[in-house]
Amino acid sequence: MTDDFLLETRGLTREFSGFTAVNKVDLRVRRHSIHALIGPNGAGKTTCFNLITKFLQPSSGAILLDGRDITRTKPADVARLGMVRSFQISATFPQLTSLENVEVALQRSLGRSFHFWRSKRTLAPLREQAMTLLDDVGLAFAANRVVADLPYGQKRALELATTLALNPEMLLLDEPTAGMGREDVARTVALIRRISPNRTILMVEHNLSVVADLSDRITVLARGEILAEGAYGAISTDPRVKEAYMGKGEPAHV
Ligand SMILES: Nc1ncnc2c1ncn2[C@@H]1O[C@H](COP(=O)(O)OP(=O)(O)OP(=O)(O)O)[C@@H](O)[C@H]1O
Repeated sequence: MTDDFLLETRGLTREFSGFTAVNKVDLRVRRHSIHALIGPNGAGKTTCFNLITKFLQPSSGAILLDGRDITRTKPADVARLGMVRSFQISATFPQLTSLENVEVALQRSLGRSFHFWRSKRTLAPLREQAMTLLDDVGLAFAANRVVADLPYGQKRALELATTLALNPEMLLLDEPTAGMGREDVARTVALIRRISPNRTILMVEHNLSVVADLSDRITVLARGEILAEGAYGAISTDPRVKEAYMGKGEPAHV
C-alpha cells in the first residue's frame, strides 16, 4: 500500500556532465520509521540526499511526499509540507544564546520574523516552548550560553532543537554524528531515538554502529544504484554489501 510510505522516489536520476551519480533509485521510506542510507564513498548518498531535500534538481525521476509529487516543489514549500532537513550549524546565530536561537526558529515556524524588542509577555509562551525543546535535546543547562562558546556536540544538539522547532513530520539528517567523539555519538543516538516517535527519519550516516542501533530499515547504495535493502541483520551479512565496502578498501565488517 502506497500509504505506508511517507517518502518515495521513482527512478530518481542525476547526471553530472554525462556521469550518472544517482541512477534510477526507487527509495521508499515507511511512515514513522528510521531509515538509513548507507554505502561506500562516492556511492551517491549525498547526491541522493540533496535531490530529496531539493538542494539539487534531478535529471529525471520523481519524488513523492505522502503521495504528492514534490519533484519541482521549492525547498521552503517542502518544509511547509512537513519535510525538513536538519539545519547546518552555520545556520545558527553564534552570538545569540541557545534559547534565543530556538526562539528564532519557533518564530520562523510561525511565519514571523524575530523581534528582540517584543514585550516579555508576547515572548513568554514562546520561551516556554523553546525551553521544552532545549530540554528535549538535553541542552536546558546551556539555555543562556552563547552558541559560539558551545562545544561541537552541543552545537549539533542545538541544530536538532532548531529543526524540531518547525515540528516536522519528516526529518532528514545528514550525517548526524559526523565529527563527534564517542560520548557525543551515544548522546546523539539517544536523542534521535527520543525524538523519533511519530516522526519519519531518513539519515545518511557513515557510522555503521549508529546505523545498526537506530535504523528500522537500511538502503545500501553503490555506484549510484540501490544494491541492497533490509534490516541491519540482513544487510550486514549480505555478500554483495561486504564486497562493495571491501572493494573500496573500507573495513570488512559492515
Ligand atoms: N557537482 C558534482 N559534479 C560532478 N560530479 C559530482 C558532483 N557531485 C557528486 N559528484 C560525483 O557523484 C558521485 C557520488 O557522489 P556523492 O557525494 O553523492 O557520494 P557519497 O556516497 O555521498 O560519497 P561520500 O560517502 O564520500 O560522501 C561521486 O563520484 C562524485 O564525484
